[in-house]
Amino acid sequence: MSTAGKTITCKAAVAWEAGKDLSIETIEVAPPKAHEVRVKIAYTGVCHTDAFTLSGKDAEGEFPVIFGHEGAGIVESIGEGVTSVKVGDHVVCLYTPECKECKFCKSGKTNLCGKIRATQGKGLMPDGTSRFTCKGKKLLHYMGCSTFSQYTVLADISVVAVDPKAPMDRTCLLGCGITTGYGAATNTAKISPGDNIAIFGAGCIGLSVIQGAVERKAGKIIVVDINDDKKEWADKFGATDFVNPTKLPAGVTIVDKLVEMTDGGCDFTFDCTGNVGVMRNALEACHKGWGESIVIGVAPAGAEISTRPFQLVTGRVWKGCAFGGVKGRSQMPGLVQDYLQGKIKVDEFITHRHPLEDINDAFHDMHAGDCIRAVITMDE
Ligand SMILES: NC(=O)C1=CN([C@@H]2O[C@H](COP(=O)(O)OP(=O)(O)OC[C@H]3O[C@@H](n4cnc5c(N)ncnc54)[C@H](OP(=O)(O)O)[C@@H]3O)[C@@H](O)[C@H]2O)C=CC1
Ligand SMILES: N[C@@H](CCC(=O)N[C@@H](CSC=O)C(=O)NCC(=O)O)C(=O)O
Ligand SMILES: [Zn+2]
Ligand SMILES: [Zn+2]
Repeated sequence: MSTAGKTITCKAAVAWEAGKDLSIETIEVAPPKAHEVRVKIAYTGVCHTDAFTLSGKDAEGEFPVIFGHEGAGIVESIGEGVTSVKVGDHVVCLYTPECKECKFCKSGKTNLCGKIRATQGKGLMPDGTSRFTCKGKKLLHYMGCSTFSQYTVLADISVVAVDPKAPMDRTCLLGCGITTGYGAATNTAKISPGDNIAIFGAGCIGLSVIQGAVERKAGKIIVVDINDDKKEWADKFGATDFVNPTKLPAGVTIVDKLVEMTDGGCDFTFDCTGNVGVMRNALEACHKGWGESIVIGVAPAGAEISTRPFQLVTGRVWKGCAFGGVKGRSQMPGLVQDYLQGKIKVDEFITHRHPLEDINDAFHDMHAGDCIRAVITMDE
């Protein structure tokens, strides 16, 4: 019996308020409107950014809401005017959409898209309304995806069809973390062979920066993390050196150490922690004259970065990166092929798996420090 055009009742992990565990609820998901797609989510990753917004530190964080933005599934139905995907397509959800028509998409200078960002940031669909209700209450969307629901509705510019031969418990992870790190190294930084780089934070993002740096034949790939247990992970992904900044000799800063290890400073550094003090160290560890520091980490509302202007006057560059600079609808199919051909690691990032009803364990795993990525099976 077709569900097209009808409201679907399903399970979802609902965040009723900041700082509290998610609650598995029965919700209603309305049919997609024009230029919208309803997707049956098969698997979703749990990203640190989900935890960041759940903590209440996200300036755009509103509740009650269905989180999740690292998901893959199958198109259940499409709204009027949708031509980019069809029912039955295997898709990856895109929290950075690609309309291909706005000033951003046409600029050739960014992967950011401006078409729906204003409503997306308010947790709403492009028409300013929500497709989710629970116990008579409206639930907000998250990052345009809300993949912690068995069915979700997205704008058609926020999904992309990919090869159905690629397992969805892997392609979901290309929806955020792995693509972000890999793209930061290969798109945003444009690492050249022999460049010396430093990566602060050996989580999912940092490890994926490593794989991009290895592909670009970087010279030294120095990983900086306060957790010694991450050295093994860093080595596995191809790091050449590991430094724990909390274990340096008295009077030696991480900047001193990195400048000494790289004959004057790094060609590129990457913040993959969201810590603004780390961001400053990452910039100041760059080589005078040309070093570039890429900010990837998400910092709490109100947090600011600072450095002496002299650091920039003498040639260092401070820039940021969203979703690895990747244009999702144009580039995701190719990234999935790269995965299928063994050019990009994905399987190696999966350390935990949980059914939807145990999704809170994934958040607890993340804070335990031994989790790179947890994958949630939505229909178990
Ligand atoms: N810009 C973008 O498009 C995206 C940004 N993000 C953001 O990127 C950041 C990383 O995400 P993710 O990899 O999933 O997060 P993780 O928490 O998995 O990784 C962060 C790593 O940094 C380490 N760390 C924490 N503090 C420090 C410090 N002071 N110095 C060195 N290492 C430190 C952590 O160690 P420990 O485990 O011991 O805490 C952990 O290993 C987050 O802020 C996330 O919100 C994520 C996806 C996309
Ligand atoms: N709402 C947050 C935004 C935090 C942020 O920078 N998000 C990243 C993606 S993080 C994915 O895990 C991003 O791509 N931002 C681009 C955008 O358009 O939001 C806040 O206000 O801090
Ligand atoms: Zn994410
Ligand atoms: Zn656009």
